[in-house]
Amino acid sequence: MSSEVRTVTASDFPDWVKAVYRGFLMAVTPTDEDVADRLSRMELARLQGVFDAGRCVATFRSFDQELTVPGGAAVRADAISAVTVAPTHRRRGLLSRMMAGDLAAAKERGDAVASLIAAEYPIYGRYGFGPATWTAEWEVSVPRAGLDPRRSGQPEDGGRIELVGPDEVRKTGPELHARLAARQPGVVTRDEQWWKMHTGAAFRPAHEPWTEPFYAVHRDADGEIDGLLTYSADDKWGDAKQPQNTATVRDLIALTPAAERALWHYLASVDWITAVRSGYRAPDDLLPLLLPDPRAARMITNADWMWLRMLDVPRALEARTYGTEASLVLDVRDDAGLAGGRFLLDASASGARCAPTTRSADLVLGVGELATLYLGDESVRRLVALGRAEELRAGAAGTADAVFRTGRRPWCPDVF
Ligand SMILES: CC(=O)SCCNC(=O)CCNC(=O)[C@H](O)C(C)(C)COP(=O)(O)OP(=O)(O)OC[C@H]1O[C@@H](n2cnc3c(N)ncnc32)[C@H](O)[C@@H]1OP(=O)(O)O
Repeated sequence: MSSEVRTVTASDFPDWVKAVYRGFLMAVTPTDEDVADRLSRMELARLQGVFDAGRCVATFRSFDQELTVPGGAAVRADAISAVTVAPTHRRRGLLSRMMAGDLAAAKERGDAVASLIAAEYPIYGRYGFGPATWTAEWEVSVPRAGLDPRRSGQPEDGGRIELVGPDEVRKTGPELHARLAARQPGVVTRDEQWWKMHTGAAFRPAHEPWTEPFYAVHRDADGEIDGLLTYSADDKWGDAKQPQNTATVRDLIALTPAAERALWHYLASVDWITAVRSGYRAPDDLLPLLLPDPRAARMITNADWMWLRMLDVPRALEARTYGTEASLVLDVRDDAGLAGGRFLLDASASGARCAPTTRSADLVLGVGELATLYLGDESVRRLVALGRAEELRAGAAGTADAVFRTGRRPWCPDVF
């Protein structure tokens, strides 16, 4: 096969977009306007394609992303998306070639990690990725939740909920998100384009028409906005003329538990709404336990979400803070030769030093397992039980859990 992996040029771009659509089973041809819009937003140097007999048969995109790690600092990630290989060219190693090229370039740039949202679980482990955040979605039966139906939608602690328009969201959303990013591990960059796309101010292709949602903000007792809820509602009525409408959360970010509680209680108090779909939350989200009867919240999704791949172990591990002060020697195995080695981690609650060492290892683990531990979501003892990490010094797995794990689970609110 003559197909070669190469960087995409402006003249390849329309065919590249068409290939992405095909790969994601969208049976539409992108319009000129759609192609021009995407071209204006994407960095060609970070797009790869495979061209066979003049047609694009495989696509791959990466871009710079900031990822919040425990402690609130951010590392630069090589975010990967638009990965497709045409059905006629699958299982010939095209993804493997594009991935190898992209990860090598990211390593050379000095990115600490690579990140992606996996379409299917089995695809990316072989490239050294591991699931670093999980997600959960709930459907709440409002009549069963035990909330007082006579309550107004307003909190009783001095805060207040206000309905706002998209202009207000574009104005206040980025700062609110920046404050969330400074405290929530797993949060990734939302640029100006993100806010435009999610408030109806950006171009949308005809097959993905915009529908206007409702926007509500929470103000604390001092009047400062500390929460934002974006939701839509359907229009469903029973035969006996009872409302049976579902509200679906598109986005809910809250800086305080009070704001979070107020926004969920607000949504469950909207007349005609009998069910609330939560959208993708952290698996330990407060939602179910904020309801007098948590069984009213049925978990409908529980799955891996953002996957990470370590590219520079010392840089990544030095960026975060840890649960306790301890020293660990980690022997990190990486078949691709990008990030493996034996590292001494001197961890503490305020940061860490991490450097290559010749000391004997306390734990041996794959680079994908380290990615799974990185944001605090996984237990080393669980990985040992699964045979995916090995404890060479008795008690090292327990120490590593005390070091790596976080009290709350990481959460990536976005798809990219
Ligand atoms: C970040 C994102 O964009 S996620 C979106 C991923 N894209 C999709 O899901 C769209 C539909 N799927 C596809 O386009 C393709 O099947 C891809 C991109 C997932 C895989 O592309 P391919 O070129 O076929 O992968 P490649 O040939 O390099 O596969 C390498 C190995 O991964 C395995 N593999 C690839 N895809 C899958 C899969 N979906 N499930 C299980 N194993 C897989 C292959 O069997 C192969 O294994 P082997 O080395 O043991 O033989």
